[in-house]
Amino acid sequence: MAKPKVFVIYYSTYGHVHTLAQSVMKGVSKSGDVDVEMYQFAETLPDDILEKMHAVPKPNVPIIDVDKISEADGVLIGFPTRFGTAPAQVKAFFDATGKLWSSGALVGKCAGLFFATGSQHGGQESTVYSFLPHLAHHGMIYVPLGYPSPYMFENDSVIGGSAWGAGTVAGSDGSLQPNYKELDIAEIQGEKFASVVAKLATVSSNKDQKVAAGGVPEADAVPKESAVEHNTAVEPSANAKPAAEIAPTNPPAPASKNPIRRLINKLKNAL
Ligand SMILES: Cc1cc2nc3c(=O)[nH]c(=O)nc-3n(C[C@H](O)[C@H](O)[C@H](O)COP(=O)(O)O)c2cc1C
Repeated sequence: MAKPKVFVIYYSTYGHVHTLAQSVMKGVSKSGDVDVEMYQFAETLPDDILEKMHAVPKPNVPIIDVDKISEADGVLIGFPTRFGTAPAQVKAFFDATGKLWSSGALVGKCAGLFFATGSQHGGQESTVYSFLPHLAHHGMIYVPLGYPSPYMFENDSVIGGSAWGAGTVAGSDGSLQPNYKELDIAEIQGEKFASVVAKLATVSSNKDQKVAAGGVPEADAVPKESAVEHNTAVEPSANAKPAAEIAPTNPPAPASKNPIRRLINKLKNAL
């Protein structure tokens, strides 16, 4: 079986997010269970504006293409904040993904986020959660970071990032560089994310093998606890109406054809 693929995709004007992305890549590569590729979002600002902003030259990293992103099993997306939200460059990319949305091409794929702000309180968390609707509308699985690093509990120095993802604080003039604690957190994020993507891929592959062998995949079997939902196998109460009188209420679509159901089953099996 081919290894699942993780894409690390970032946008960076001054290089801070690119540096974080390299640590994220390192973490993803660590397990060896997934293949990893790095991309950057296309620039949308004209050169003269970038020059006035003192933007640094873009490194030689391929530009992500709208169709390409659907080849990944998981994407780790990084960007600097713009007024507490994602930059237009990332938004422009997602605004061009209508075709992927209508075909459900990203449904069930994992996504994690990492970020940079100029100042400590410049919107690290708002930058992430104002981006979550993009993932939700695509039916993607947001994989948060949680608190896997002791550095995340320190209060005596400025450390970017949070339970929402790795982060760095660039300084209002961009003079700070990601410190070793922030880079360590970014590496851990990559590693943890890769393990989630690998687990989900194993579940999917086991299920496909069962179907190929002609068996009913467990994930598609109606679970016992959903008996209530299906109005079956429930002890009748004293006031219960005969089954024939119960109006059918929104019978669920066949499990194997419903992407949300498949997603829930995948998660159940992964836990
Ligand atoms: C138009 C614009 C808006 C910005 N808005 C914020 C902001 O709301 N909060 C903040 O802390 N930094 C803000 N910044 C600073 C950037 O987030 C900072 O330069 C960036 O995180 C550095 O990352 P990079 O080197 O990868 O580009 C803004 C910068 C620009 C150019």
